[in-house]
Amino acid sequence: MKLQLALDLVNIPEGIELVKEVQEHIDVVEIGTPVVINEGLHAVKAMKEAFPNLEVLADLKIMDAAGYEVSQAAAAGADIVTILGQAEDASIKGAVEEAKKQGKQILVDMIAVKDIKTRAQELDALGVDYICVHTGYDLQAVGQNSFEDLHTIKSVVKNAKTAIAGGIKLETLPEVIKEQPDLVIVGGGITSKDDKKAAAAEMQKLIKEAVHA
Ligand SMILES: O=C([C@H](O)CO)[C@H](O)[C@H](O)COP(=O)(O)O
Repeated sequence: MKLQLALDLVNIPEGIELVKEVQEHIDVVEIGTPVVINEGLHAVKAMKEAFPNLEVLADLKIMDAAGYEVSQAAAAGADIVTILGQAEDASIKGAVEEAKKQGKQILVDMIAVKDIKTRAQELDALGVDYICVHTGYDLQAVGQNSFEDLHTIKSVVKNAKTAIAGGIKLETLPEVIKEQPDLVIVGGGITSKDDKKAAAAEMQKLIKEAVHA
């Protein structure tokens, strides 16, 4: 089980400073969608250059022109690129094909997918690397989470790795990790803390304990 730090509300220098603090406690650093919108793929390139030993995920939330967009993120240094679960199967196939060609991975974000169970099975058959349940900021604001959806995908996905994102905090992490996802994605649960290093270290400790339990 890996820990991914999501950077959403920072610019490139702030993001690099933040990762310097927590780098030994995380596996993957995410260049979040708002950062890509503000800074472009330069943010991915800068992060990979600064931290070549960390995996870098570009949260492009691709909806179309998938092969091309994956190729651009890969050229910038991304190891994992996101596409939306609601995208057409043709787009998912294009993303998977391009990622394989480049030696990269595709994470499908299930945000706003209504029938999680059926779509997860379809995506699994299309050969994606990760399927990620996700409660975005706008539904976190009305008290929702993806814990039940994680249970649902864990019960049907056979080949892909599973992931979860959206409002995960230290207090809710135990409920998440008991489902044994392959990847836990945390943004504000680390970045909003005064002591970010301590928060990331504590999360990493809980994850390691769960893996070895
Ligand atoms: O993907 C995200 C969101 O849609 C904004 O881009 C976040 O990276 C994801 O939700 C993780 O961040 P937190 O919810 O703050 O943990």
